[in-house]
Amino acid sequence: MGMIPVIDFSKQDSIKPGIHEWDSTKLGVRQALEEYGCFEALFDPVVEHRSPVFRALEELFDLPLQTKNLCVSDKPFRGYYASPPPTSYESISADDVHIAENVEQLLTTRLWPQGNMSFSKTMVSFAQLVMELEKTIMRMISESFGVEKYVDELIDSTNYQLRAMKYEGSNTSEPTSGLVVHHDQNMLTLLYQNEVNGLEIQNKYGKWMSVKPSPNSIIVIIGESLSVWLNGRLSPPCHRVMMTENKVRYTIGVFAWTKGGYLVKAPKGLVDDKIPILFKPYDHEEFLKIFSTQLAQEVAYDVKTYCSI
Ligand SMILES: O=C(O)CCC(=O)C(=O)O
Ligand SMILES: [Fe+2]
Repeated sequence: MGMIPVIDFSKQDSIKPGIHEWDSTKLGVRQALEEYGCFEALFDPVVEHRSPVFRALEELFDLPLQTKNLCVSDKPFRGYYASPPPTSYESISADDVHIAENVEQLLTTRLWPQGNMSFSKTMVSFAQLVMELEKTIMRMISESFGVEKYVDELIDSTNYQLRAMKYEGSNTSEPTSGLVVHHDQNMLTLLYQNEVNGLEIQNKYGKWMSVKPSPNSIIVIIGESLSVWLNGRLSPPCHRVMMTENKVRYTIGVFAWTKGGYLVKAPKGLVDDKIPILFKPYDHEEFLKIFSTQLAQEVAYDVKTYCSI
């Protein structure tokens, strides 16, 4: 089984534009995304968040079901979600976490009416760190395609969703499904997990690769929306979660996508006579509304179906 590329973001120099290390890291990002649509980012600053974050996730999912249900939302991928058996996947998410109060309002005060400062602080500081990494990676991607002029506007229009996930361990000798095969529809997904592995990513030859991240690494996966923004360059990889150990797996992810009202469309530099525009400009929030109704009917649906010309 192959491994996804590992790229070091820990050295300060590699994350400052214009410096030699920036350029070589950028090249690594471009190559990894062309070949795999994902990579493992070594990012040492995340280590000090590790034990508080996973303790907070335990505390979160250990709340009684009726409390977690207070976060159920009619919108897709918002609030509390629990998959129907036999898979046992639960997730709780909060949107727009670049505004710290949203974590408090959307999660903490609903779940702990008397407040839970340490939970909010842990989530907010983790999210801030990962959002910075996300912006760095988006800058590198846009530079490598020569469209960095447009990246600030894109970043300013980004909704950062923080999503906590819990997968029950497998209690048979057979691997059990934690999350079915899918590819992400958003721009970029950044995942941080506890010591229980399970994520598998398919390479372009159809082979499944088990991801075994180290404690200082974040898995970065591209989604359909980024592919549309790049006028079809880069393809999001299929991935799934398979549980093999009888241990609980926790993942915390930052999911970036553009806000309602913002039209995702390829910048001029990526459209020419050879590669005409492949997609209609689209609003990701509008897409999500349709996506959720299709999902409810178990229809496979994606951004490209929604906006292809
Ligand atoms: O938990 C994981 O490692 C994968 C999560 C995932 O693929 C998703 O939420 O889209
Ligand atoms: Fe995913």
